[in-house]
Amino acid sequence: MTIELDTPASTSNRRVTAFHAIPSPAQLQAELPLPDRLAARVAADRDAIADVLAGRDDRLLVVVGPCSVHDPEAALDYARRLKPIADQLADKLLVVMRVYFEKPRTTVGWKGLINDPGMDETYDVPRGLRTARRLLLDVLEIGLPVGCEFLEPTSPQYIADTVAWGAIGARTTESQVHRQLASGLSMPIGFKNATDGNVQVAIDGVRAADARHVFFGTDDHGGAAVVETVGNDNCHIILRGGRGGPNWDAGSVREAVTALGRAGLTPRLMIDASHANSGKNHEQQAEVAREIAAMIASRDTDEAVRQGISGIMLESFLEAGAQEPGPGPLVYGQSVTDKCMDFATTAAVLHTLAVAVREG
Ligand SMILES: O=C[C@H](O)[C@H](O)COP(=O)(O)O
Ligand SMILES: C=C(OP(=O)(O)O)C(=O)O
Repeated sequence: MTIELDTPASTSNRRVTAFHAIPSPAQLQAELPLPDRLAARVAADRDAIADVLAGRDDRLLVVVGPCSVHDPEAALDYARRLKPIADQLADKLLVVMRVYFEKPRTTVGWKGLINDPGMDETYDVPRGLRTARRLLLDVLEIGLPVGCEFLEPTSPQYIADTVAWGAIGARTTESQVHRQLASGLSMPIGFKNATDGNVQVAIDGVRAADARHVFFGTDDHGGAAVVETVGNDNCHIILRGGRGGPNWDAGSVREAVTALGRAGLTPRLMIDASHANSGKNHEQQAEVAREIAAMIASRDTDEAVRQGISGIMLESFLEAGAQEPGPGPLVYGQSVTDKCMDFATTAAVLHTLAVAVREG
């Protein structure tokens, strides 16, 4: 049902043109249920990720996949290629596929598959939600854990039961709404440092999400509700560089783990090799990932730094680079947001990281 508001008669909704009803989270989950055997796997994957983040498991967490999903077929193709590599390297790497449906924009731009699945400004959100949930179930069937960024405060209720790891992005890491959201999410959550490079806001985010909160939200049936959470003690920070430059180097990692320790938090973090850590250049990203591997492998690396690196994020798809989003025609398997490494480069980087963990 759509309520059109062409001629608002009151002081309300003067800039709102319509409300479009969408299915409730409970309705979508009933339509596309998560089978018990997959739910058990999601729960086990979340525990395994928490163990890596806490240092109880000495593998490296690797969140790898496209910057954004726009073509579910290509994402599934990617998952099928990633799965055997994840299995082969599973004694050293815990591989989670990046399956990102919500894109935070610096100003304006395509906001991801849930918001506009056709990339044609028709904003068919119900179709976006269905496509996203179907794809998450399909990737779980292939046997990979999935990682998502959570951007809209209510969208997680539609998909979060399938998700093993989540992120709060650089543009929302200081937002109370997103910290409250993280406090109630059931999986480990990474907070990015801010776009200006400020790491303290991510540390503050981890501390805020660890606490219990009471805030405005919706229940699983779409009704307005006050939500109470217990807090999420499986959060961590992600270094993604900033306007001042990259922060993947040993000095920046040392500084960040020291600050984490000062805040009474586990001195371990994830490094995003993409975004401002690579100047959004996919070739540079592969180079940064290799440098991080070298840091992990080398006995000359400060112990606090080596022990501090619990995870890495990589933006990767089937083809290298990026193209403009739109209804088509598009290059199959190429990003429509940030530039990604191609699959062959990704496979080589994953092997290099596994060797580094073995040597480190
Ligand atoms: O990860 C993707 C982008 O870096 C992020 O969404 C911001 O993109 P934009 O600066 O092109 O809007
Ligand atoms: C938007 C992203 O990153 P950041 O928040 O670091 O810009 C992302 O990882 O897709």
